[in-house]
Amino acid sequence: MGAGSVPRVGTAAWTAARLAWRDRATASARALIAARRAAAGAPPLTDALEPQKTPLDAGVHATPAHRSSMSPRDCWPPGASQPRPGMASRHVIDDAFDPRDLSVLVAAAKMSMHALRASGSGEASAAALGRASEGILGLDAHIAMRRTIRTMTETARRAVHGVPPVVPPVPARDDRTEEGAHSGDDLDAPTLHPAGALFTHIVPGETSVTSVTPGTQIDTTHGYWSPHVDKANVPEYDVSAVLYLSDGDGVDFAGGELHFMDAIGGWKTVTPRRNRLVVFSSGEENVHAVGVVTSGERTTLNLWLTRDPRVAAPDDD
Ligand SMILES: O=C(O)CCC(=O)C(=O)O
Ligand SMILES: [Fe+2]
Repeated sequence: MGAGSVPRVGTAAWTAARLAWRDRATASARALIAARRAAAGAPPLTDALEPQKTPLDAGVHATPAHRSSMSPRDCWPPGASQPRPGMASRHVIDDAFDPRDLSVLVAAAKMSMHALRASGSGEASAAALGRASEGILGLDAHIAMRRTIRTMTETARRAVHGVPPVVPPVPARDDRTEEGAHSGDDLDAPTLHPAGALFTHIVPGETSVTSVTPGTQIDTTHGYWSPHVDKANVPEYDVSAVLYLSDGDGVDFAGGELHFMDAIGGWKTVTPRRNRLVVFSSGEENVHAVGVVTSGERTTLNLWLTRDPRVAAPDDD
């Protein structure tokens, strides 16, 4: 398919194509999770939860080998779900971001995200690419968010190519400019383009928890936080990056851990920590879920990257 025939991310044509594809992809992801658990002798997810969780601390962690269950012909845009060699590790990177920007974002979340909360779920999200969130968050937070997303993009790109992050981040600079994100010009590797991003704020909600084991509560019915594959939701995503803006483990909030649901060897769990970035490939090798937030406020910046410039989000300001 030629470059001109794939709709740009965010256009009405893109939304229509994505929605048409999504139900099937979601069903396939759910079937995959069930098959993996059955193969590992684990009970279905709705009935029991994995008691063994291995923490993933700062560093690079292998992703279990996985053969894709999605046929390329079922994927949209064409070829988008082909395996991306060399992109299958999980990276946990601490303290690569300017803490001042993170403070601005947390304050903006407290101020403005309550108005966006979907009834009952406890979850509020604002689009983080383009200018949409500027009116919601205010100019200072919008600028901090754009700068942070640029650094996330560059840090994720470095991580998947085995290049250490630039730490510490930018020293003193004019707070009202967007300068300071790492340019990455020294990295001779394919570019990863932002394709989607959400600024997300979670408080305890009326989520329906079908099975509860202390410390491992998973909401198995609520879409976003239930086990999923990012590439099954949006096939152009190649790499997922989550930046935690608040501390889990009962500091700013309790619950809300990120679990990679590996059938073999149990779950691998990342505890959210302010200024912690998690980077992982978006395919079926990384089925994941977020635990229920039981108290406090959980704020994250979630970014998805693509290697396909045809579906990159337009850089519109
Ligand atoms: O917030 C997280 O820890 C992960 C959220 C998630 O699953 C995603 O960004 O796709
Ligand atoms: Fe996800």
